[in-house]
Amino acid sequence: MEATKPQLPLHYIFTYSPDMTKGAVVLKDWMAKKIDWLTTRLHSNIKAIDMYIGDCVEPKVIRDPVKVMLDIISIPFSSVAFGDECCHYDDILDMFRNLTASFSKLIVIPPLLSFIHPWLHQQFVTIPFRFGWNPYSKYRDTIIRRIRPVIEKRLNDRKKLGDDWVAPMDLLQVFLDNPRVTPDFDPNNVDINFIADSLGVFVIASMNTTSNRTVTALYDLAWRKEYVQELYKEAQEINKQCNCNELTYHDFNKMVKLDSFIKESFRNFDDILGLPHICIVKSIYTFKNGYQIPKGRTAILNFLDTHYDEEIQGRDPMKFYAFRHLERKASATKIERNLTIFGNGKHSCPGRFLAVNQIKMVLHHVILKYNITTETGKIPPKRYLGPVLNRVYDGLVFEKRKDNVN
Ligand code: HEM
Repeated sequence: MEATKPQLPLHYIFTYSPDMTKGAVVLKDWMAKKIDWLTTRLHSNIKAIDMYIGDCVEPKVIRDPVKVMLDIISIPFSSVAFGDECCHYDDILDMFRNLTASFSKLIVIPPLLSFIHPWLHQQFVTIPFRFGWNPYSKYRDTIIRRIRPVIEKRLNDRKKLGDDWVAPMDLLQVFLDNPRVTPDFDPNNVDINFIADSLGVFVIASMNTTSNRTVTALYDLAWRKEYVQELYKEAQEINKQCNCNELTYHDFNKMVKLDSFIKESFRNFDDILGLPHICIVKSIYTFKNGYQIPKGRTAILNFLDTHYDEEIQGRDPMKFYAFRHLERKASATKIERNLTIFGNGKHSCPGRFLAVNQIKMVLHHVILKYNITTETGKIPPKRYLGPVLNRVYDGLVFEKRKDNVN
């Protein structure tokens, strides 16, 4: 997070939750323990897919799939964070859909001043904040307005019912009873700004990352027809085994072919450069090949180097081969050095299990229900804006499968 400060000064945005690393550690613990429950929350996706994609008896073209995916994902993710009491409010869902985009102007400012010193770029980017601009302020107000009565009710119920009170499992509750997050928690004086900003960080970290990756995987599904039948068979088998009941965490683990397909989609569609990290050793870090990085310098990974290296990725690294990760027994959530989509080390992404299950949930449902193609029917060449891979500008076409009975 420290290394992204010059480009995205989150400490100016979430001013009441300056130590985001501490929140991330707690999130990691919580996600690992509650992954079963988190997965059950993803079932609201099915309703959301029916609502936003529809029956598609006639082919339906979706020209802005990222927007549709933000609509779909906002429903389960707001339920995970805000609980049942306030996850359905339109203003909360609106925040889930739009918060990240409200900062995107900052990210696209080319860091030219960083060539002199990163500090200079940060000074430049933060000028509007120092004059009082913060697009998060209105969302913070919304969150506070919605969670204040919920927190009051939960604290009252806990006081009244004592041990008989069953605490909700959502992230909001973590901020009310986890001493690692709020060591000085005082029920009579709840730091609601801190809770609101911490929930805002969750929204920023989870929404656009997951929806962009889901959409990329959907394009891959539309482009790589040769894998659809095999994925369809796996999806049908899993549905049969669970008698069409709600899918559990274990059912998601059985989607091994889909898992590998998703991981290949991650590998195949990435920026050239990313994952900036600051060198924090005492003086100089020396690589095996003799290259050196001085303390304090930001290093950025070259993804092309690792994603398309035959020695690391196996045969035909330039080719999309959906089951290469299944053969290596490397699941999509596995942290490994040859594919750093979720980072590496102690700050690797704590939300990856939720994100991958979310992507699986959408693809599983889409594979069973629709035939999916693109408007042009062609795989477009990759285009980059600087080191950033451009989004795909082609409509996704959904059509109900003839053999789908639902
Ligand atoms: C496909 C979706 C996602 C991608 C590609 C992604 C990617 C990443 C990456 C690359 C990092 C930095 C890791 C590092 O510095 O080594 C990260 C950190 C983080 N992610 Fe994700 N993420 C995704 C979804 C999520 C979700 C759903 C959540 C929340 C539930 C989440 C929460 C976080 C948090 C809190 C951190 C900071 C961790 C720390 O600093 O210790 N992410 N993510």
